[in-house]
Amino acid sequence: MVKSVEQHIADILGVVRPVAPIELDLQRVHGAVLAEDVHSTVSLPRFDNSAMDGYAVRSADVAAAREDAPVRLPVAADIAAGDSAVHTVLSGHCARIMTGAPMPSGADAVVPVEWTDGGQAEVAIHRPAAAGNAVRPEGGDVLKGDLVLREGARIGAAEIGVLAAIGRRSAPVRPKPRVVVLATGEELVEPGEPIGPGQIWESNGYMLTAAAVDAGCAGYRHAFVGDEPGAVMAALEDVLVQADIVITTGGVSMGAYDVVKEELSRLDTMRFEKVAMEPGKPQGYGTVGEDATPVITLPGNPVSAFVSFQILVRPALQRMRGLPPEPLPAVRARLTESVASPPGRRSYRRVVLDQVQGGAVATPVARQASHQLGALAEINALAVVPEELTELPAGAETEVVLLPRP
Ligand SMILES: Nc1nc2c(c(=O)[nH]1)N[C@H]1C(S)=C(S)[C@@H](COP(=O)(O)OP(=O)(O)OC[C@H]3O[C@@H](n4cnc5c(N)ncnc54)[C@H](O)[C@@H]3O)O[C@H]1N2
Ligand code: MOO
Repeated sequence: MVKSVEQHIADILGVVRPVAPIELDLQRVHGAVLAEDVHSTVSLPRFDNSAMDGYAVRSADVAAAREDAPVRLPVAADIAAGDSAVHTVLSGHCARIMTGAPMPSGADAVVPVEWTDGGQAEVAIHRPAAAGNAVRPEGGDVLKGDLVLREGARIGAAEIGVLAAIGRRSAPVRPKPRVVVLATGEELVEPGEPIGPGQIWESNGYMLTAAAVDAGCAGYRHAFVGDEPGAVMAALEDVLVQADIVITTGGVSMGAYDVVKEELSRLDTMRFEKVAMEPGKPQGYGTVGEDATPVITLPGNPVSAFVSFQILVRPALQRMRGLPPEPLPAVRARLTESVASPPGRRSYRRVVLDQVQGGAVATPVARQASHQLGALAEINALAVVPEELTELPAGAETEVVLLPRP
C-alpha cells in the first residue's frame, strides 16, 4: 500500500509531542519557545529620567529664555545615571543631569546642553523648554502587569532584550528539542579518513544534524553504525536517554542488509511503508523505548534523506518546539524547463528559484537522481510535480517549496 505524503506527515506528527517546558537561564533561552505568557512585574522606565544630557529645570523658570536674552540659573546639583540620592530642584535653580539619570523632584523639564553655555556653577539657558521636554516618564514604555511576550514566541535577540530589561533572570520555555541523527551502512567511512574500494564518506549524518539545527533544534550526530545484527538497536538504546527524537538514515528499502527496517520492524511500535513521493519513497516511523521516543527512519540516498527531512520531518520538529507544525513556505513559479515524475508519486525537483520581471521562475538543475548530491548546494527550492502528472512542461506554473537557510 502506497501512502500519501499528507498521511505520512500526519502519522509522524502523531508520534511527537511538544517537549516539556522548563525554566531556563537567560543565557540559554536563545532559540527556545516561550511556554507561558510573560507579564512585566515592573514599569519601564522604572522612574522618570532624562532623555538627554542637559539641565533639569522647572519649565516656568525658563519660559522667558531667548537666544539673545538667556535665563541664568545656579546649578544646585549634578546628577549622573545611577545616582541614587534624592535631589530636589527649588524654584530659580537647576541641576545638571545626564541621559538616563533620575529626574530630581520639583523639575519638570530638561534643557539639552546644546541650548545652554554648558556652565557648571551657573548656566545660561538660551531657549525655553516646555513641561515634559526630554523627560522619559515612569511607565512610558511598559506598565507593571503588561503582557510583554506571548506563549509560543520564538526567543531571539529582541525577546532576550525584553526579558532582561524587565529584570527576568530566566524564562519558562520549551527548550530546543534534542535531535539525534544516526546514519547506518557498512560502506560508510568518516570524512577525512582514508577510503577503500566500495566505501563512501558519511554525509547524511552531518547534513541532517545541520538541517535539525536549521529547524531550530539541538542536533547531535551519533557515530554511524554498520550492518552487523543488533548494531542499530544497540545504538538506539544508547541514545534514547539523551534524545527527544532520533532520525536514522539508510537500511529501509528492499536490500538483503537493510538492517534498520529488519531490526525495527520487529517492534510493533514501528511502521515501514512506501510513501507516494520521489525522492523519499521508503520510510519508517514510530516510537522506541519506555518513554516512547519518536524514531523516524529516512532512506539512505542523500537527496532522499534531505528532501524527506524537509518535507516530512520538519513539521514534526516544529510541533516538538511548541510551534504550529507548518510546512516550509511555498510560492507559485514558472518552470524554465520540463521536469518528469513517476506515475502516482509526488516529485520534488531541485530548482533554483529567481524573481524576474513578470514573476518567479524555477530552473531545474540537470542532475535530479537521489544519489546526486552535487547539485544540492546550488539550489534554493523544490518544485512540486503533483501525483497525477508524469511531466510538467517548460512554462508550466507549479508550487515551489522554499528551502530554509541558516
Ligand atoms: N529493489 C529495490 N531497491 C531499492 C528501492 C526499491 O524500492 N526496491 N528503493 C530505492 C530507493 S527509492 C531508495 S531512496 C533507496 C533507499 O535505500 P536505503 O534506505 O535502504 O538506504 P541504503 O541502501 O542504506 O543506501 C542507499 C544509498 O545511499 C547511500 N548512503 C546511505 N547512507 C549514507 C550516508 N550516511 N551518507 C552518504 N550516503 C549514504 C548508500 O551508499 C547507497 O548508495 O533504495 C533504493 N533501492
Ligand atoms: O525514493 Mo528514493 O528516495 O527515490 O531515491
